[in-house]
Amino acid sequence: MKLISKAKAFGGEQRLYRHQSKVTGTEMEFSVFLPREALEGFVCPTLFYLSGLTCSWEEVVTQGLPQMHAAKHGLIFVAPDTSPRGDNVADDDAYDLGQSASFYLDATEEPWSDHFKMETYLTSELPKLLMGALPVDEDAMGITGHSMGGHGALTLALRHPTLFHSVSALAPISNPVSGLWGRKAFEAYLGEEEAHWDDHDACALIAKLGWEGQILIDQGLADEYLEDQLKPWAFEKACRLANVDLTMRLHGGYDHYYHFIASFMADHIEWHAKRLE
Ligand SMILES: N[C@@H](CCC(=O)N[C@@H](CSC=O)C(=O)NCC(=O)O)C(=O)O
Repeated sequence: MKLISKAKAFGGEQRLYRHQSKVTGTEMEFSVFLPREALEGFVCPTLFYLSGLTCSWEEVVTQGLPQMHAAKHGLIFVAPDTSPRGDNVADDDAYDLGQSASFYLDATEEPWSDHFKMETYLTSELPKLLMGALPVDEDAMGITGHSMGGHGALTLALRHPTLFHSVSALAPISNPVSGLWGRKAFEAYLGEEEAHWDDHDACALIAKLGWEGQILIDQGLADEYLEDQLKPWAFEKACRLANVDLTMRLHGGYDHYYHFIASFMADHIEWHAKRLE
């Protein structure tokens, strides 16, 4: 992997890397914050943050304010891109399909299936790449994310519980099979057979697989997508029925965007640090 840029931050380093992915068949970029401990060679717990629709690794690095909190807890913070990209990669004019809208799954349908293999990329290729190059503790990896990335964090943790040992989400798309964004993406990426969609729906996965640890979700009550797209109440009910320990915190006045994310970033990083130490 090639180091594209680095800058000192909070005693550590904010870096951007690019590499050729065998899984997606494209160049992929990701950002990493390395705390001082990692620069000194100590193996550190690592938190993956998955971003939402229309974003890349960049918004959380510049607006989410993770570095100060990751530095405080000696935690590596990895922000991958939201999809494969490029002129030869399938795309759609709409913001909620195609490039920057992968929904973090492996597409089975043409034209997406050529490159949109984000689940395998995030759960196999990227962790291995990181472990080979940086002091990532393979037994202390957690995952979080926002909106589409919250859906990715919940579903990837539930589907890969031996890889991710802690999970949280900010305003996640919690029940994509019943929301407009999710239904559109799943039909395109997974095909019309809705029976296959449940394998990527956090509510269905909680019912089927459960989760042995705890889950933290923060949700703004002034979020324009709350009822039509995110469906936190469905996830709350699914966790209750499955006896999963969910902490869902509701915040009056907060909307869907990065001021909300930045406001609760410290709590999410502390949540993971405590469970990964
Ligand atoms: N309002 C946007 C639609 C896209 C959008 O809301 N993106 C969200 C994530 S939504 C779920 O994944 C986001 O975080 N955007 C970043 C930002 O800085 O706004 C539009 O009209 O395009």
